[in-house]
Amino acid sequence: MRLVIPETSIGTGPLDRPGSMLGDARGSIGHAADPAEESIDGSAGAALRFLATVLRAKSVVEVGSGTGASASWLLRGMVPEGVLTSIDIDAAAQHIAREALAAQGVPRSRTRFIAGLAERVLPKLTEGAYDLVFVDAMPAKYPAFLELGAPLLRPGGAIVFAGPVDAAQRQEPRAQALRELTRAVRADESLVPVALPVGDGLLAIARTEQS
Ligand SMILES: C[S@@+](CC[C@H](N)C(=O)[O-])C[C@H]1O[C@@H](n2cnc3c(N)ncnc32)[C@H](O)[C@@H]1O
Repeated sequence: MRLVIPETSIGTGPLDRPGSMLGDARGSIGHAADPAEESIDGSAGAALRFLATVLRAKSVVEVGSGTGASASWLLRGMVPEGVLTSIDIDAAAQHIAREALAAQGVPRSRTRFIAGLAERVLPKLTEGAYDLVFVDAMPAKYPAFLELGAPLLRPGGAIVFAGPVDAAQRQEPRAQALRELTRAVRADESLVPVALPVGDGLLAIARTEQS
């Protein structure tokens, strides 16, 4: 269950690309999250930690901070000096995530929380600079997040989507978006997908070294 606390001020700092302070994304700060949206469970979290470990991940992007469950798993797999950039429209949820990670002993220098719409923030991050991108927000936008997230990966990196494996059982327009995601992945020979039956399902997609 998602806790909602009063709106809070979250420092954002400059993003990777010059002149790209959040600006227009700030209007979204403080929107309450959909209470039906859940944190990832332990089996999906363990898979994320595994992926971050095998990738020796130093730089990771997360879309959908929520209250920090996936961030915690990712950080535990990343190298000790690795930095997680975590994006969410819900600054209040990010505040909870930040405090939860601090309580777990994660140094604040290892996280960069950005409050804003992922579709506006992702284009401002450096292309080819990330080992792993994890997407856990708005399945209807997954095709757009693939288009925005895949270019951020270094060759050999991976983008992972939460919960799209059972697209056929989902309702429109989400199912339509998930079929579109599958089509886009199949059409791009530089992408190597695998559906992982953990938690609500993960779709992990590697970007080949040749791309
Ligand atoms: C399923 S929750 C994330 C849970 C989190 N990964 C965890 O394990 O605790 C989805 C989150 O995505 C955020 N969100 C929804 N649409 C978004 C968007 N377009 N850009 C950024 N964040 C978004 C919501 O505010 C919500 O906190």
